[in-house]
Amino acid sequence: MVPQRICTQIVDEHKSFNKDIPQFMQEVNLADAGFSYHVVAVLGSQSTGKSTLLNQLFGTRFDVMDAGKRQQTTKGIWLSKAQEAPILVMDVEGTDGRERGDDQDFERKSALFSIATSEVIIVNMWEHQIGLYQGSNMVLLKTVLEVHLQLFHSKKERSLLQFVIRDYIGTTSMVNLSETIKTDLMNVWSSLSKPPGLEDSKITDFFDLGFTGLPHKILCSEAFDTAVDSLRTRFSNSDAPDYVFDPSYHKRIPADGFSLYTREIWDTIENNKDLDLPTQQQLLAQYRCDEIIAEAMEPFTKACSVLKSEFLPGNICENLASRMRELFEQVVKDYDRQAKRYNSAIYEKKKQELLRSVDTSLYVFFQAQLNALQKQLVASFVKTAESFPSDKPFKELSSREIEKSKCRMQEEAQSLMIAGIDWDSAQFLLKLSEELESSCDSVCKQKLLSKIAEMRTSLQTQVAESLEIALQKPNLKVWDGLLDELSTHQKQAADELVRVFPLFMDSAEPEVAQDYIHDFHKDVWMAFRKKVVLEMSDLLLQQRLRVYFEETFRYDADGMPKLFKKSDTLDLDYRESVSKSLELIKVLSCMKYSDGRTPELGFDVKEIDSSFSSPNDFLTILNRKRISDTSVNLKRTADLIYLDSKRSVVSTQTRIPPYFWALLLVLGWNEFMAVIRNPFFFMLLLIGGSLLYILYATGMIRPAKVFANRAAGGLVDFVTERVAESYQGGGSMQQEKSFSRENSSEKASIDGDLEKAALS
Ligand SMILES: Nc1nc2c(ncn2[C@@H]2O[C@H](COP(=O)(O)OP(=O)(O)OP(=O)(O)O)[C@@H](O)[C@H]2O)c(=O)[nH]1
Repeated sequence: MVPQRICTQIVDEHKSFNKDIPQFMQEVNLADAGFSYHVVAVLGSQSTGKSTLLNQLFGTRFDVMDAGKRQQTTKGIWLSKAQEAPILVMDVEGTDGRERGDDQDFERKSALFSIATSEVIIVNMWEHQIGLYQGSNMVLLKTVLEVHLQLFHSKKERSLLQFVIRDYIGTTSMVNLSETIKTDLMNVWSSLSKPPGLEDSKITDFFDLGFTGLPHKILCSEAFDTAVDSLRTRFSNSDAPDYVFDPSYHKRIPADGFSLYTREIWDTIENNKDLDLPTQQQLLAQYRCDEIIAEAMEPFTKACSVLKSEFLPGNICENLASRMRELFEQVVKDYDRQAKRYNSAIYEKKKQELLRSVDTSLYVFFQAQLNALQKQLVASFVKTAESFPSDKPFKELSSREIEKSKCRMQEEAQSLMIAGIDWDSAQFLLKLSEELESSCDSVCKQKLLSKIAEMRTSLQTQVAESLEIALQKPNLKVWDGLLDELSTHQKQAADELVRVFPLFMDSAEPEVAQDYIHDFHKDVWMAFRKKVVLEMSDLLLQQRLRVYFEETFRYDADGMPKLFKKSDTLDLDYRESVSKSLELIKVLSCMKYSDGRTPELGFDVKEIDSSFSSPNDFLTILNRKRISDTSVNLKRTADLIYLDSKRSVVSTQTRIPPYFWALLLVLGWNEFMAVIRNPFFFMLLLIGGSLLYILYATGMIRPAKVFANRAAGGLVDFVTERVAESYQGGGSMQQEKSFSRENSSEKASIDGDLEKAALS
């Protein structure tokens, strides 16, 4: 199938630019041609066979005038592509057309447009027009040359003016004809008002000139065809010696920018602005480079979003380096492929802009990866550091681990680096280093503190145990042993700490070690005091004082229960026991040695609580009020015990007299004998006797006796009370009253003594 040859009007007769040129470029497969295309335009008077020539020369399908009508066919500027070569061909509306009359505006503008955009300008003319100022298009050429000077005087762009002489008969040689045209051109050139600095310039500084004659198309059609074929090779065969497209003619506009470039040129012409092609080219380059960046960034941004969605915060992306590099290379490749054809300064400048955008987008991943790695490394370091053996130097082991982590971070940062982007990994390394150092200090401190806490707990447990034991059976020297034990343990712990410190801290930190020892002493003392206060709660203190009082009052030095036979002994023991118990309260009230020395605390008690004004305050457990209250309570307890003991003495003294037993024997002889003789009663007697013997043999006779006495005493009291109640008086009551009176007077004198002792 013969490919369709497309033809479009790039500028219409109303001077409007066609917006569909990009589509046209796509359709003729030139959009991606880069610089590999050429532009040719044809200028000349109306109906001089321009379209006919172009169609035959390039295989285009421009409209050709109907031979019978002789009226304008081409209106505006038409664009087509050569059939067999990447050549854009522009068929320009003929000059001197009667349709436009004296309006030369479009003629000038189309000439400006052609020269600004084309590498080769075909100037079509009849042979017989040569030498005629008007007919040979010298007016038009003057315009072309003037504009050319205006446009390219600074850049010295070159173009080819290819003169095609139609209906060339051959009577005048081409050399003569070309000389005539050249002479005319020189004349026109010299008459031009040139820009400053170009006053002495020649037309050949800016244009190459070419001359070709074509025979009459209708009369000498074969010769015409041969000449056109020959001319075609000059346009299509780059190896031909007279190939028309010299590289210096190329306007360096990439094919994808052709539409925009030509539109800008036309807009500028149309608005009668001064043409400044270098600026236009730069503007085009900027515009196109921006477009290309936007096109290249679109897939890049999408790929970044995909990567971002896979990149969970805090996680490390395994193949991040390769993926980032891939994205980077692709976006740069996309940009370079199209943008490289444009102005190199603009291309480079815009590339830097692209790289900055890419840098910003990819840096987010770089940063996230290194931050995640930092967290992972710090967490891993902490875990490892926590498991360091306590008997090995912590700082030494941790330094090695820190170095390993830093190397890992450096490697990762290096692997993420992309050639062409300069990322600073030093800040991440610094941050990691700081985090590791801080974690190291924290773990080190934590391990040291846990070691100290372990030692303190062990010490406190031992001392607390000793304290409990000592206070269960307190004595007047109770603190001596406890304080000595505490001091010994403290000293041992301090020695152990001095041994342990070098494992956790630098030798250059002796003050810190001393601070730890100081705090250790302080904490142990605080815990000890707290425990003492707990053990000295009112309830426990009362119980312990009662036990102490009973121990001293009811038991002798060997720990045997006392049997009070006389009231005097009882009173004396009571006084002594109460006095000792009160003394014990005083001893317990303050943690001091029995010889009055106070223990060495080794710290300022105000560090613990500002309410402690002196070490003595700290060591004092019971204040004066509590001593007084405790003493009063103790006396009450002691009184009850005293009364109880006194009662047992009275009941012993008021036992049944011997004559009563003799009388009982005489009066109860018969009953006694009845018991002896009765086997049942006799067995009971035997059992009772055996029981007594066993008690005697096991040494339990005395406690049993005391127990029996108390039981009997209680029974007697009970019976006495009942009898007194029944008869409301009697001898026994008299005795009880006198006993109570006696006790009251004795107690009063003892209480007076004790109160004085308690408050002294
Ligand atoms: N004498 C002569 N006539 C020709 C030649 N080539 C074409 N013609 C005739 O000239 C007339 C105009 O041809 P076009 O190709 O339409 O001319 P044109 O310059 O494109 O015309 P416009 O586009 O209207 O300016 C047609 O009738 C052609 O047959 C030629 O070489 N010599």
